[in-house]
Amino acid sequence: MARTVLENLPPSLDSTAEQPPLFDGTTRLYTAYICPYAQRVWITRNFKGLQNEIKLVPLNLQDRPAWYKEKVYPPNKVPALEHNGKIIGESLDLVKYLDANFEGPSITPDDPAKKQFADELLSYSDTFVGSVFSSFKGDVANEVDPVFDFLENSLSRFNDGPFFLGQFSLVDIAYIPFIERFQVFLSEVLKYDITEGRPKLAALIEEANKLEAYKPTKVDPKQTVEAFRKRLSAQ
Ligand SMILES: N[C@@H](CCC(=O)N[C@@H](CS)C(=O)NCC(=O)O)C(=O)O
Repeated sequence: MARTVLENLPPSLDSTAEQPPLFDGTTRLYTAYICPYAQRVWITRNFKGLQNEIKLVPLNLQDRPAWYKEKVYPPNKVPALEHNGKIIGESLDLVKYLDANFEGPSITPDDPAKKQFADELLSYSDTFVGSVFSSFKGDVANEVDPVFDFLENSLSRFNDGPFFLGQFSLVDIAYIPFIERFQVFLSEVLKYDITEGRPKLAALIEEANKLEAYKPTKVDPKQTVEAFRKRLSAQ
């Protein structure tokens, strides 16, 4: 079992904030509490019990400190990890990096069949996210039904637990931040219940909600609705 560590979350840094020291030996996760990509790495850190080893540096994405782009991570996105004198980005790479380079329970399957399915699901994750976002403006049910049916079918592949590969893994970490947000927005705003007729997806969400590693990373549903409404009106 992963260690449970209750931590006080630091406040988000805005453009007035001083830059924390760079490359002083501290491992830092530059993040944003609202960002689903950064949330993947945050869940991984928590699940592996690395709360004391990896310091969170949350940024206010609306009013980002200039030093972030200039000195830390020129792509100016979160997440980014400062580790061993380097800055590394891209959430899925970071999830794998933490698993390979830090202690704590593994999130990578050993079974070759599971490994292969993990690769397939990880490469599908951007398509999943893109398809659901693009449905917001169209005929939602028609467009998202096949996407969530695909997840439901994928959840039937391994039956040794409620997660995508049976046991909790990096695949759940890749999907859960997005499932969380899509469930809220689709149900509250577009009146579409992603779990209706999909018992395995409902069970996945229920089990994920019990995980101590995930609980503190969940975003306020109101923030999701607001962020997605903005995104929709900007399209
Ligand atoms: N492919 C990247 C996507 C990261 C990403 O898009 N992060 C957003 C916040 S959720 C961001 O930093 N956006 C700021 C920007 O694009 O300027 C990953 O997986 O890490």
